[in-house]
Amino acid sequence: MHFSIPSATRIDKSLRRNPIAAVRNLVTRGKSRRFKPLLHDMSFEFRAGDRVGLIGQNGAGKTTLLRLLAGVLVPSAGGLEIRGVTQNLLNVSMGMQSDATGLENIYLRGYSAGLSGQEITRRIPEILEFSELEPVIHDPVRTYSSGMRMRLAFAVATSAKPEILLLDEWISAGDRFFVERSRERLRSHINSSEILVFASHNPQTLKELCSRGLVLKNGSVVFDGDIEAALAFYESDDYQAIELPARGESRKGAKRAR
Ligand SMILES: Nc1ncnc2c1ncn2[C@@H]1O[C@H](COP(=O)(O)OP(=O)(O)OP(=O)(O)O)[C@@H](O)[C@H]1O
Repeated sequence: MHFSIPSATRIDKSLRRNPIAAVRNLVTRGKSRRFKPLLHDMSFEFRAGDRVGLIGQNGAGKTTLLRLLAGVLVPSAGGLEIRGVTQNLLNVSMGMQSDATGLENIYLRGYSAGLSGQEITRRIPEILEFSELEPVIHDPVRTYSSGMRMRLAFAVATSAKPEILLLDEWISAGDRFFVERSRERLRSHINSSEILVFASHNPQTLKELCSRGLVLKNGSVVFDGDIEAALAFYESDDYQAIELPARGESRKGAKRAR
């Protein structure tokens, strides 16, 4: 691979005004960037009661699919129809307003989830009780530790019953205190959801939470079925043997199993 940028570059006004655009222009020298599709040939339907695990090696497309279902990304081709409200626990503490207080953030999050002011007010005692943040709830969130922010965001996110719940691996991350305190709450939140879509590398958690597995490779679904069968397929040589072109190459002649 050959890579070079002009050696004597002037730091000009555009670099100061819009550094990303300026550097991008420098690197690509005005050529437009090539866009590569990340997901291909996907067709599936999730129904009420489905507990779906997304399985696949690093870079298979699990998070991208979750982000698509969450509406963070939109498909560039094909269609996606979602009947119901999705709740996305992909990155709960993202989007917290640092200069607003904890209480203001509870309202901000509640409103953006479509709750009324009354509904949010009704949930506040329970959110404060779980998060143990009552003494600091009128302080700006920028004064909170990352653990306190996480507790607040998690308490708010799990305070309303979800219809379609989207979860990523992070649920098994976090400090011990948080994991222990949050486990039971998350379990009951998951159980109360109508549809669960959960991306994970942990077979044990996948078996515990899911009944159906979608196995992904290079942005395609290569298996859709019972969770035990999906995990067995993922761990078998058959998964390794599936030949799919790398993203952006022609998909003609791709071998797959289903
Ligand atoms: N915004 C983006 N722009 C370009 N490429 C992206 C973008 N987001 C993800 N990708 C690429 O898409 C592919 C799938 O990424 P994704 O994060 O969905 O994989 P994953 O299955 O969740 O992997 P992991 O198990 O490592 O989390 C990767 O090759 C990644 O580099």
